[in-house]
Amino acid sequence: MSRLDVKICGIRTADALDAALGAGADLVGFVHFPKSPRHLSLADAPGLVARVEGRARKVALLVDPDDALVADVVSAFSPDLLQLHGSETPERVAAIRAAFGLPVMKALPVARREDLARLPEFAAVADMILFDAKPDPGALLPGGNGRPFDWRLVAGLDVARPLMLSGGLNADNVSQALSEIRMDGVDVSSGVEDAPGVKSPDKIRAFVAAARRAAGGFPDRPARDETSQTEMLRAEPRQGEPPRAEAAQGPEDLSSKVPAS
Ligand SMILES: O=C(O)c1ccccc1NCC(=O)[C@H](O)[C@H](O)COP(=O)(O)O
Repeated sequence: MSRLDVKICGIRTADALDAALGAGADLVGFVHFPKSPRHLSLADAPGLVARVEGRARKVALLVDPDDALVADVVSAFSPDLLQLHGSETPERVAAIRAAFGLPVMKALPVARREDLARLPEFAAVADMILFDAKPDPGALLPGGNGRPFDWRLVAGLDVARPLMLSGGLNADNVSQALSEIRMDGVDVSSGVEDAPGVKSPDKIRAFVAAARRAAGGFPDRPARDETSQTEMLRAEPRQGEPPRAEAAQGPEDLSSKVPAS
């Protein structure tokens, strides 16, 4: 049994990061997507992520990145985990994972049961699955919209990967969500903000505390000091993949990448 992972996403200031780390968040997410109010540039990332100092796992969030962008972000953000939040195919998820040697969390947008049709394909290649509300057609952002979906759609899934819930969570509803469905982690962005992109340290603390309280309320669920699912994630080569040393020389030579802007 593992304990609940709590992820605070869309961090771009030292205050917000310190609040998340101080509250005991397991994962801290950094968005690199210029259309987002939470965009963290390649230039600003190294100074901010250095504050993490091993106190949480760093997640770099990208939307349909090409290899050059992944390489730049890996270099600037030193992530422990890549979150792919666009319309990446299972093949693309596998290729990024193999080329960069990092675990990948694939976000799946959910509005109806049919949206889970490709879950087995994604679960076969990703290290973790994140369920998020499906945005309206034409929405500016594919995630981070603060809207919930019907959590019951992702209840009782038989998936051999850690699962994380997101979409409109906040300190007031996370307990309800966790009482209805079983998840390995919860992820929040808008629900700990005062305005889009403006994190509230108080709301961050309240969310982490509420999630921990909720998780502790289930006798068959994890205690605070147990290992979490994501702590154990390693991007081990899978069957049919080339050994990592060969893979890293694939699309890009990562060692030559320097953050630009
Ligand atoms: O946060 C963004 O601006 C963003 C932009 C592009 C893709 C994904 C984005 N955010 C994803 C998240 O913050 C979370 O993983 C998740 O969607 C929860 O968001 P929220 O409903 O705002 O809590």
